[in-house]
Amino acid sequence: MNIRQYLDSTYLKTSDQANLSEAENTQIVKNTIEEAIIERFKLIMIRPDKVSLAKEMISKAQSNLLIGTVIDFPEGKSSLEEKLAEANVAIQNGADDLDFVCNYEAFKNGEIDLVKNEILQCTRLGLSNKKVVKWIIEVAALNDTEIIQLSVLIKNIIIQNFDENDYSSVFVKSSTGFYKTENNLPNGATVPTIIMMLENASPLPIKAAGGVRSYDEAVEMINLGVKRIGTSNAKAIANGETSQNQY
Ligand SMILES: O=C[C@H](O)COP(=O)(O)O
Repeated sequence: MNIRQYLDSTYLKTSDQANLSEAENTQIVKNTIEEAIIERFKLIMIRPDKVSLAKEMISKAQSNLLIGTVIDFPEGKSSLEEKLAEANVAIQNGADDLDFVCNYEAFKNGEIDLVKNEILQCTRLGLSNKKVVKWIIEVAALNDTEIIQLSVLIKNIIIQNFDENDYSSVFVKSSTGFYKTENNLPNGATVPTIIMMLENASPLPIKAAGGVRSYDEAVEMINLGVKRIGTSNAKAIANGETSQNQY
């Protein structure tokens, strides 16, 4: 198995440190894009305002690195119109993958029609532009029943509204990597959570993200059956190392 094929390289935390000036911030993102090109990762996951920069660097380097970006990150609370507008700009700027944060608070509050509609409309926008779409469900904010229900909801929307050939382009993703639990418990890609997602979202693929820190954890996720891993520690993992949790 080639672990590099599974790795998204996500550096959202480093590019989001509030104490960095805008210039330093951009330089950090540049460094991580460059690293992802050199390391030949599958994809660099960056904030929407850095997509054009990544596009330029990737084309200059004649690299096959894909660009992913996050929409309505990290809380997923914006309106459908705002989500669509942000996604449209990312598409125009050259993003390949759109990782939408699902409005999981609305889901928890029983506003199911709102959630269904955003999943349907945003997925339609992504797929009609030949993009990969991912739905971040923020598992740490949900109990087990909610994780199962939301995975099933997303699966059913896709199965009922899109062609079978599109299923592999719509992922359910575990975490933003930004959610803070009160006691700092692991808040993303834990084994029990990923198993629940795999069992309930199939045939949609799963992206394990949030807290994947070591080569062994990444391999465990791959063996469970995930199709992507999102991590801000991609380089260390690809080199068989463990890195510190950044929370
Ligand atoms: O998908 C993106 C996440 O930021 C990955 O989380 P992480 O920083 O815990 O690896």
